[in-house]
Amino acid sequence: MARKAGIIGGGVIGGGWAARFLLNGWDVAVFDPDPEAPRKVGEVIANARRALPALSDGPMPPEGKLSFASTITEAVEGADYIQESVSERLDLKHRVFAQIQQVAPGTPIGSSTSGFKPSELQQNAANPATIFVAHPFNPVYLLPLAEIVPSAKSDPALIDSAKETLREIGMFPLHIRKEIDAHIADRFLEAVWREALWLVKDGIATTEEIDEAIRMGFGLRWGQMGLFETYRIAGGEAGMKHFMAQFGPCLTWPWTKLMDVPEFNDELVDLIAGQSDAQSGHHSIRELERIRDQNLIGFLRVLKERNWGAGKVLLDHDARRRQAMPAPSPDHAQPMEMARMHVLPGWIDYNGHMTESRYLFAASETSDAFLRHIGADIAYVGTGFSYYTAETHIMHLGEAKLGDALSGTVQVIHADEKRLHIFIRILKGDEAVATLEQMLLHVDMKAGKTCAAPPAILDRLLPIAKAHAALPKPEAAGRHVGQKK
Ligand SMILES: NC(=O)C1=CN([C@@H]2O[C@H](COP(=O)(O)OP(=O)(O)OC[C@H]3O[C@@H](n4cnc5c(N)ncnc54)[C@H](O)[C@@H]3O)[C@@H](O)[C@H]2O)C=CC1
Ligand SMILES: C[N+](C)(C)CC(=O)CC(=O)[O-]
Repeated sequence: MARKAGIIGGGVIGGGWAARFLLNGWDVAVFDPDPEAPRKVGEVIANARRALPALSDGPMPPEGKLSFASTITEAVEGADYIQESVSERLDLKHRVFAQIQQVAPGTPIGSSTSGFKPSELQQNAANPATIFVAHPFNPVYLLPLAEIVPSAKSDPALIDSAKETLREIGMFPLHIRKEIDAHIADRFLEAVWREALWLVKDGIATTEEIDEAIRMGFGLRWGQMGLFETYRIAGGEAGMKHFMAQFGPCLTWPWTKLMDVPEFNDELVDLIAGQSDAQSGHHSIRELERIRDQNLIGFLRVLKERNWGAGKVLLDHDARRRQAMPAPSPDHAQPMEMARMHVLPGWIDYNGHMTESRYLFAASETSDAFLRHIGADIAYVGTGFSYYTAETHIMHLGEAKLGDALSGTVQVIHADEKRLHIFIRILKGDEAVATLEQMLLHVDMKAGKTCAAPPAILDRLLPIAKAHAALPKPEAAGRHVGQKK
């Protein structure tokens, strides 16, 4: 049975949390008194559906059920985890916790607060032990970081289980050991924000020039190495000590106005908002979100290929998912289900459906799984032998659309010492959207020649071939292009 998340507050951040839980298979109940909340949350979830699956290399779990509750009680009743994301006002958060704890006194309550300390959130609570900071980053459905801040009153076991819940939905819970206003990351954002306000107010730079200064340079560095690793490299071969010696004195020079805050009046707000409109007002917020999401997906995918930083979190999440959803256990008496996948945004072409090259990709996921099954796995390839594909014939029979769940089956038509002739069906439910007939040859990679597969492989392959010989031969097997049906 799907677990339930109670999401209290359905604005920018609550909508993002709802999307992350929902797309990771949790049922989600949202409470927000704003009558526009269902529309806003719906739009955030629609953007998340276009984005989050693009980070995963395996099939997404079936989406959970989304509901909008008419009271806090209804939203949190029976919830396994509660996330509070109401406006940043302490009195409001206290009232919300009191209502939650009347019905769910023992359930973990993460607060999205950007700045309040957990001990402040817990004041006068019926059960302070369950309330902690779980501070996410926008867009919550793509960025992995959640700063987890407990206080001395928190229950360590509950904090551990909340961190595990967040890992399950693909997040990176960073445990903040000592509570402090604005936690860790928002202290940096606050510093940069203050400095930027001064630069605009003093007429040094426009909002656009400031954004260029960030995105053309240090913003790119920070996303992959952070601050200290970046500065270590900036110290050259002499490293961090040299960097500190060279730039330490600047700390006393007038390089920052950080200690001051510009007077926050209508004039400043109009100046910033006017420049921001000129810079970005030609895009709607939803368009900007989609542009941001596609850029983030590109960055995150590169980091994933490199098993680095946030990319590591994505790889770990895929591995967890694979464990939670074990690979299909193929039945030799019929075409064997070897792979499951879902159609990702990058697989869609200008016709709005899965593009032709991805059918070959889906087939190689399927045949690779079959090869692993008969022992021709990556360790075997390491010994210098492998199967190479010599020929493929693809037939397109149906359409697959974004997000469709697909599976790949293998039927062995013939196998001998050197040859492996298979028929792959790419299925959407029971319907074949494509079939691929393939001839693979067993190869001595060093010699660049075909050779007989060893007994260890043939002992697994030939019994399957024998069992499959009893199956009806696929009608399309042996077909050539242009042949009449
Ligand atoms: N916007 C951001 O970039 C980030 C915000 N946060 C934090 O997340 C929390 C929410 O911020 P946003 O989503 O940006 O604000 P928002 O203004 O977009 O959404 C707040 C929502 O809370 C709802 N609300 C007010 N009273 C409520 C109640 N009694 N019960 C349920 N819902 C209620 C409002 O109707 C509104 O939809 C804040 O604590 C904020 O500091 C955290 C990370 C980033
Ligand atoms: C501006 N902010 C303090 C609300 C920012 C955050 O809390 C985190 C974020 O997503 O930038």
